[in-house]
Parts: sequence; C-alpha cells; structure tokens
Amino acid sequence: MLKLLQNRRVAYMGTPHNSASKGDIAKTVLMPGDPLRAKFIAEHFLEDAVCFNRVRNMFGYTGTYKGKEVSVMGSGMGMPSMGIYSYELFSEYDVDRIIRIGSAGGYADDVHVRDVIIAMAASTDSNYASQYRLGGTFAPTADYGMLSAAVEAAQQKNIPVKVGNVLSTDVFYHVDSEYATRWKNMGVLATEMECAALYMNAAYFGKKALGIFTVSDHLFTGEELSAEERETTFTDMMEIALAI
Ligand SMILES: O=P(O)(O)O[C@H]1O[C@H](CO)[C@@H](O)[C@H]1O
Ligand SMILES: O=c1cc[nH]c(=O)[nH]1
Repeated sequence: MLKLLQNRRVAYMGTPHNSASKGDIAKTVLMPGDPLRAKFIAEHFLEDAVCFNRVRNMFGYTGTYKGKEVSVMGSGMGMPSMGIYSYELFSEYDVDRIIRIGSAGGYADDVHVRDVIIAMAASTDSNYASQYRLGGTFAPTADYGMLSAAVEAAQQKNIPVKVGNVLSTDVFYHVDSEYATRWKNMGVLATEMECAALYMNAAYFGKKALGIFTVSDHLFTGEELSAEERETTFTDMMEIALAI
C-alpha cells in the first residue's frame, strides 16, 4: 500500500516542485517522464513504497528493491522539466545517481518497437548547455560505470540491448520532414526529449546518470505501441534499471 508522507517533523520544507524532506529520497532515483509510470513502478516493483511528492502530480516514491532503498519519480516531458527535477534531486536531496527510463522513437533500421536502448551519449538540439558558457559544444554522456553495469545486467537477463547515441530534442512534432533523416544519417539510434539535460546536470554536479529506453514507435517504419502499452509494458528496461 502506498502511503503519503505526512505530519513528519522536519526542518527542511522542500522545493517549489518537490515537497519531500531531506532523507525521504534514496541515493538512486529512477525517472520515467510519466508520473503515472512512476506510480506503476512503485506499485509493481518496489516494497513498502511511500509517496514523497504530489506537487503538480509529479509523483515520487521511495521503497526498497531486493532490500536496497530506491526512489522513483516522474521527470515530466522535455528538458526544462527534467532540468528542474534532476537539478533539485542532485542539489537539494543529495541524490547520487539518476536513471532515466523512458520511451523513445526509433530512427535506426535495426531498431524495433519494444527494443531496449542504452544511451551512451545524448545529442541534442536544445539550448540547455548555453548556461555553462563553455564556448564550445558539450557532449552529454552517460556514466561509464552505470552504462557497463546496465549492459552486464542485460546480458545476465538475456535481454538484448543496443548501446549508442540518442537525440534529445525539444520538439516532438517536427515540421521539417527531413529532420529525423539527418540525425539518423549520423548514426543516432532513437529520439527522446530529456536525456541530454539529465546528463548535463549530472556532469555539472559531479553526479552519475544513465538513460535507458524502450522503443515505443519508429519514425521511419511506422511501428508503434498504444499509450497503455507505453505505460505498462516496459518490464525489460525496468529490470535492467533496478538491477544496477
Ligand atoms: O516516455 P517518456 O519518459 O515520457 O519519454 C518520451 O515520451 C515523451 C513524448 O511522448 C517525452 O517525454 C519523451 O522523452
Ligand atoms: O520523444 C519521443 C518518444 C517516443 N517517440 C518519439 O517519436 N519521440
């Protein structure tokens, strides 16, 4: 049974977007874009899950998985939303690792719906990196230790995965019909909308992050999963994320 944290005597009052108190959130947080997927994971994969946030319905829960404390919280859609929530988790809640678990649209010819992709890097058309005033192009990358642990966990579970570059885009409905083709031609496996901001926040704070994706549709072949399947059928990806 999920319980809302209430009447806790704490000094720390949370952020404008997260009502959790320090200590309510585990060192490792799984972040799907959809807060209802966070609820689904808490209800189906975690033990003794407690809800720590309902602000804006961006549900967050802390429970245990095989005896280890883990949290799961929605990030919302797009880099500004992921930017806010992951920034606060790293800076205000002492979170060390965030694993984004999301859906992605396939680009590559050998990618199909339900495939699992691990993002070694997240290319982006977002302006998010400009805040760092680097004077160059920052390459948002996964934490190597988490990446290799995810690949190992997938091998042990006999789950095939593809590891490579994804595109984190600001635009879901591109009006430029050649947009996806240009990224595909650069070897990008799939597209999603948050991973680059997560990798940049992790880099900025010296923390760790990884993006794992289930392909929900394919931009070139037209294959796709229903909205309900997108919410509930990502077991392989979750098992890899929970294993690391
Ligand atoms: O399934 P999630 O994690 O929300 O991820 C993908 O789905 C949303 C678009 O439909 C974007 O958030 C994109 O990144
Ligand atoms: O961001 C996303 C997610 C799934 N499918 C897409 O085409 N884009």
